[in-house]
Amino acid sequence: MIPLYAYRDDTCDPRKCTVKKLARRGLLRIATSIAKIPRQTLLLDPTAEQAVSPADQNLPSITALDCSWEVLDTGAVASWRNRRALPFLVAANPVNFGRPFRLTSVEALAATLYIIGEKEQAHDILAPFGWGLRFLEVNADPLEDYSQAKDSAEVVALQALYM
Ligand SMILES: C[S@@+](CC[C@H](N)C(=O)[O-])C[C@H]1O[C@@H](n2cnc3c(N)ncnc32)[C@H](O)[C@@H]1O
Repeated sequence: MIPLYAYRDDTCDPRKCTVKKLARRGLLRIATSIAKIPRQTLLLDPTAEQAVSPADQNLPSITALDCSWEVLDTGAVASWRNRRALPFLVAANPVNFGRPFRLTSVEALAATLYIIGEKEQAHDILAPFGWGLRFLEVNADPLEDYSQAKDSAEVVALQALYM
């Protein structure tokens, strides 16, 4: 099991917050400040240049930046070494269903787990959400392709097949 973290700044609706639900079930730890996030973590940042790929499988943990999309500001982590963006995948959550790239924190964490080969853990964190496993169904083909790639460049090349 890969340790999961989320930096949470309380800007998104707590009733719809996916990481709070994961934390309540002991599946993730919440950090209330950036300083509390382990520095070597794979940090999920949609503005990163490098894509998540199987080459990331030895990173010690995965962290989502759980805040409202309207206030997402990655300036404080811009110098972090292991920032990664996810390749083309579509959301299955009710707020952004069918929208590419704009995933909830649990979808982003599950996609990362799947791509680095932790498929069972990806399933386990999505299972508590009514719509969760649908994410793996609607993205089955790209997720499988990305999980077979060698590195970030190959993942980026593969996503062109789906865009
Ligand atoms: C902006 S927050 C929104 C959280 C949402 N309110 C929830 O409850 O899940 C979503 C976070 O998931 C991760 N994420 C989502 N889509 C991503 C993508 N395309 N690439 C990298 N990370 C992504 C990022 O850490 C991002 O900050």
